[in-house]
Formats: sequence, structure tokens, C-alpha cells
Amino acid sequence: MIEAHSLTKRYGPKTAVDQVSFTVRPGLVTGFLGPNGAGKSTTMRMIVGLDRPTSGSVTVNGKVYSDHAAPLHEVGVLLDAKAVHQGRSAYSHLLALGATHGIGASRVKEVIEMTGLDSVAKKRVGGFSLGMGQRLGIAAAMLGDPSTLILDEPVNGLDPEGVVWVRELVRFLASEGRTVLLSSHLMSEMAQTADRIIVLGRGRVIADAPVADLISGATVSSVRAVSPQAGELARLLNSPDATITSVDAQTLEIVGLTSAVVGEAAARAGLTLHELTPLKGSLEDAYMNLTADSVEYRTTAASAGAASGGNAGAPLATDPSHSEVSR
Ligand SMILES: Nc1ncnc2c1ncn2[C@@H]1O[C@H](COP(=O)(O)OP(=O)(O)OP(=O)(O)O)[C@@H](O)[C@H]1O
Repeated sequence: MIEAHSLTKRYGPKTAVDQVSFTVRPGLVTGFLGPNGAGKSTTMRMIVGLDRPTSGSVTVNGKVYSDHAAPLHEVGVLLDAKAVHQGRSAYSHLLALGATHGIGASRVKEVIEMTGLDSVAKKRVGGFSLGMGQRLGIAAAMLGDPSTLILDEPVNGLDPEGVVWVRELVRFLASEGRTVLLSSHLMSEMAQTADRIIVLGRGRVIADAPVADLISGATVSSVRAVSPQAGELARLLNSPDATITSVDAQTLEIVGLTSAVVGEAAARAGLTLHELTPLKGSLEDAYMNLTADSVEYRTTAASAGAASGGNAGAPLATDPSHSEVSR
């Protein structure tokens, strides 16, 4: 469990993390999202004692990181996969790391096997590819069999097989009751991996909600109906609750009515439907809408993309007892 209370970090005049409060719960994969410079790495560094909060606090399993007598057994961390002695082998790197906690060769071999590094375990880390370095970083994080894992961009540089492996690994670790905090800029991957999402923007928490609530709260669902009698169907569905857009001569996009309502209305009036599709927003749509005002480093093309990201201005309805989505 990770608990942050009004966590704040200033670097001179720059407030990198601003009064951030959240709880990362056991048994779930929690995704940590935010544009470049939003404060994710700074927050993660404070969680594991690499940076001191200017004010506020953050605990792991009930204690400030530095108060844990054997931190490797409490929290496993992948922050910078390249921060490894390049001349050492993967095996001796892990053995040296484990020695600080009385962790021996058998556990080192276990995590090497678990991360698929067997064939390169005795090779110099300096010659590792980005993906192999990531696997070694994950092996190091798992070394102490910790109940909490913090993985910053673990799929960075991994091939598709490696991406799926990380997804299955973190889902498995959460199913064992561990706490997993995961950052990634890959939205489709995050949507498949995380249960909950915390979004940071300019150092503040913009959203903290289950994935489904985040998407439904920050995007608009609609229905696409294709009919050779689209004009008649549009007249039939016309009501104050419905916003109907004619996409082409046969295609309507309807916001405010469910596909069941549209289908039943068409059937009652004897209108032919060639297609009736509920359209849901993606995590990427929700993320773009939520962070549209928080992106610090933006190219002109990305700016246009975010502004036209479809569902901007969507209603943000969530259950405040389980989630928080604000702008
Ligand atoms: N040591 C430092 N000194 C001064 N400013 C810093 C320092 N570390 C971070 N910052 C600033 O704090 C802000 C948050 O940075 P941070 O690296 O935490 O963001 P991030 O969300 O992890 O971004 P990214 O997705 O690019 O990794 C940025 O504006 C960054 O420039």
C-alpha cells in the first residue's frame, strides 16, 4: 500500500509535485499517467526516498521508505533501468544487490529465470539491449519478493512479446495481493493492464478512478446507426435528449440514446438498419481530454490532435465514493 498526503516537491521556483494525495491499494494494478513533466518520476522518487518532500508525506506499507529496516522486501523499484554498473554481469549485479539484504544465489537464479534472462545472465550488462536492461531492472525489483512494486515505464524498449510478458506479470503480481504502481505513456497497453488510473497534470492529481469510470467520465459514448432510411430515422429519434449528427447519407451518430432505444424505435417504425454500433471512448481519448490543459511540452500537431480529440467537454460523471475525476 502506498499513501501520499499533500505530497509537495519544489525545485527552486518550480513546483514539480503540488499537494498530491492518493492511495495505491494492494491487489490492484494502478496506472500512473501524465504528460511529460507532470511530476510522475518525482513522486516515485519521493516514494522510495530518492527525493525528500518539501512538505507532506508518503508512506509504503505504513512507513516512510527510509524507516524500513529491509526496504527490498517491502518495495521493489524500477526507476531507471540504465542505472546499473555496466561492467558487471546481470548475475553479479543481482547478487551484489541481494547481499545487502542477505538474499542469496538461489533467489537470484529464480528472478533471472522469471525474467527470461538465463541465456545472458553471465554477460556484461554494458552489452545489453534496452529490452534486456528492462528485464534486468524488473528482476532487481522482484529480488526481495516485495509486497509493493513501483515500475516506471517497464515496457519501454520491450518487443511485443516482452510487452505482453510485463502485462501478464504485473496482473499476476496484483492477483497475489501485491500493490503495483505502473507508469507508461502507452495508453492502449495501460488500458489492458491497469485496474485503476491516477492522472497527474502539472504536479496535481487530475483524476483517480477505476479505468472504466475514468473513460466513461471523460468521454462521450455514442451510437452509430447505418440505414438506407437515415433521414427518417433521424426525424424519428429527434428529441431534447438526443444529439444526432449525419455522418453521410446513410450514417447517423447519436449521442444521448442507447443502441437499444435506437434499435427498438427503428423496429417499431419498420425502418431497416444495416448497422447499429455502440461507440465507447478509449483511455487515450479520456487521457487527452483530461490533460488537454495540463500539457507543458507540446508540438503544434499534438496540440491540434488534443484539441480535436473527439470528446472534449464531455460530462464528468463519477461516483465520488470510488473515484475522483476533476479538471
Ligand atoms: N532535479 C530537478 N531540478 C529541477 N527541476 C526538476 C528536477 N527534477 C524534475 N524537475 C522538474 O519537475 C517537473 C516534473 O518532472 P518529472 O520528471 O517528475 O515529470 P514526469 O511526469 O516524470 O515526466 P516524464 O513523463 O517526462 O518522465 C518537470 O518540470 C521537471 O523539469
